[in-house]
Amino acid sequence: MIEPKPQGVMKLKVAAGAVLALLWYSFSTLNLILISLGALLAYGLYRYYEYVARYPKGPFPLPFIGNIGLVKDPKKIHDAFQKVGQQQPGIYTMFMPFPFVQITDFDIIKEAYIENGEPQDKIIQAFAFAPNTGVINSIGEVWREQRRAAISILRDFGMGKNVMEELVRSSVEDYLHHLDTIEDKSNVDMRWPIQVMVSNVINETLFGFRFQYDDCKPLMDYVLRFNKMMEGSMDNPGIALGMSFPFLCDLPVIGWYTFGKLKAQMEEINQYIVDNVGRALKDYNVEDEPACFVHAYKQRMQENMHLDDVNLMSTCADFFLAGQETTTTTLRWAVILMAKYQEVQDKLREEILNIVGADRMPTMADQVKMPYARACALELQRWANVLATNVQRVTTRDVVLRGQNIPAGTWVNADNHYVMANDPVFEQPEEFRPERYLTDDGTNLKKDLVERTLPFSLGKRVCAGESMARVEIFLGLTATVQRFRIFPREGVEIDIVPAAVATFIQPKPQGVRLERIS
Ligand code: HEM
Repeated sequence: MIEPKPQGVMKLKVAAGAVLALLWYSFSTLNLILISLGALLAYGLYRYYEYVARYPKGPFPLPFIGNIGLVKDPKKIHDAFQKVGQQQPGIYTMFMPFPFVQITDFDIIKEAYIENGEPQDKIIQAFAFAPNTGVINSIGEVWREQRRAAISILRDFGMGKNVMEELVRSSVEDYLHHLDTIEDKSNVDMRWPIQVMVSNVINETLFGFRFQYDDCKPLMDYVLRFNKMMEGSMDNPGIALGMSFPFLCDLPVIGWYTFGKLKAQMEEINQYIVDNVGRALKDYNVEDEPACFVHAYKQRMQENMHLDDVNLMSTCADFFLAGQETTTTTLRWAVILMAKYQEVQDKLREEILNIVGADRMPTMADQVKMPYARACALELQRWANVLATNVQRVTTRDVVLRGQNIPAGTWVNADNHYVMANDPVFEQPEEFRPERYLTDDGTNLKKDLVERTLPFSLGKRVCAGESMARVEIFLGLTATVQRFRIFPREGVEIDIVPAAVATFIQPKPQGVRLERIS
């Protein structure tokens, strides 16, 4: 006989069963969710590393952040590239988190930039007045036409010829005169004298006037604002995000932090260009003989449909910016290095006095008889290596380089900075030693070293102001050393460790003691 179970026990069993069923159900749902998430994650990781494998091999990236963890200080990004470059010789990808291919071997750079010769895009549009205008930030036909017109106008104004040299010489003379007027030469900050000397050359070329040393506030404002903006942008992770995910730049609010703020700051800085183009055109009639770049460009607009007002602004902005900060920083390093290495300074002065004498300023024609001065200029540009990274380019199509695929649309950096600091032809590269460039008899330059000294980059988009910059550096350096002995300040050592300032590797602010050579 089956005993009927007491009612309470029955209920308890039913309840326990229900709880168990619920637990089992929840457990399996949780499991299902976890398993699904796991599978999704595994699939995501698989897809991410499949994507990573499409690029040249580099340091192992993590999803979302890529290799950003390797960049300890965004203002010294070249230090991160230096470390990684030594472990990944030749060519590698850093994920920032977008893929950024670095080429660190001279022969591969040549192959990519000269032999393949692609006019790769550049895409830092915040610096242009409008997308795809000017020379530095434009691509395709616009770039070709703007670069061609700009270089042709500059040649008409003497770039690469004596006329341009005359302009530089006259600016150097003003600068030497200004140094003469400084009464207390025991602690001279050379930054502004050099900046005004260099800026005056490009300012006069573009806009037809130069600044007086005691009346150059607009120029100082431009320079200080630009440097502040660059420093700020290095501290702003939004910009890296915008570069990785360009669609973010078009979103409200977020777009401000990824792009809009930088663009607004650049617009404010470029008011200098708007003002000075306006000033140059104020009384200019296109029938008149052009007296500066702006006039000549305006005149050519008559017959060249590719030239227009917005490209005039962007091109002036590009040349003004590129034409002063790099050369100024290089010459600032020259003064610091001459003060630090007295034996180099003495040897350079000896050559100048032997070949040129003390009564006239050196000329570019003297260069052939001045191998040591040429070696000094080369070693200065190699050692100071003022651009932390090259101007980045973007591949316009899928490229295979030394068996490595680089998909279309990838950011590429020919790491000239790395080559000049690491290529085996430069023994003890950290030393500042102009003699390294000289053949054993001291009369000629070593070709392989000269070839690997790449401050102006190479290929179709090589620096458009190289010849102007070379004149400024040679004359600026030799004329200063001819006229003054440069010493550290009394009791103070020269500091050659660079300041951490974004794209341009600058010396720390410091004065030097000048002694006039009668
Ligand atoms: C020491 C001085 C200078 C250095 C180290 C320097 C370096 C460079 C570098 C590395 C590039 C990028 C090349 C590339 O994309 O591979 C460049 C581009 C450029 N530079 Fe210079 N530069 C200097 C002086 C000048 C001067 C004086 C001017 C103007 C008169 C100038 C105008 C330009 C322009 C317009 C471009 C863009 C070229 C293009 O994209 O087609 N630079 N420069």
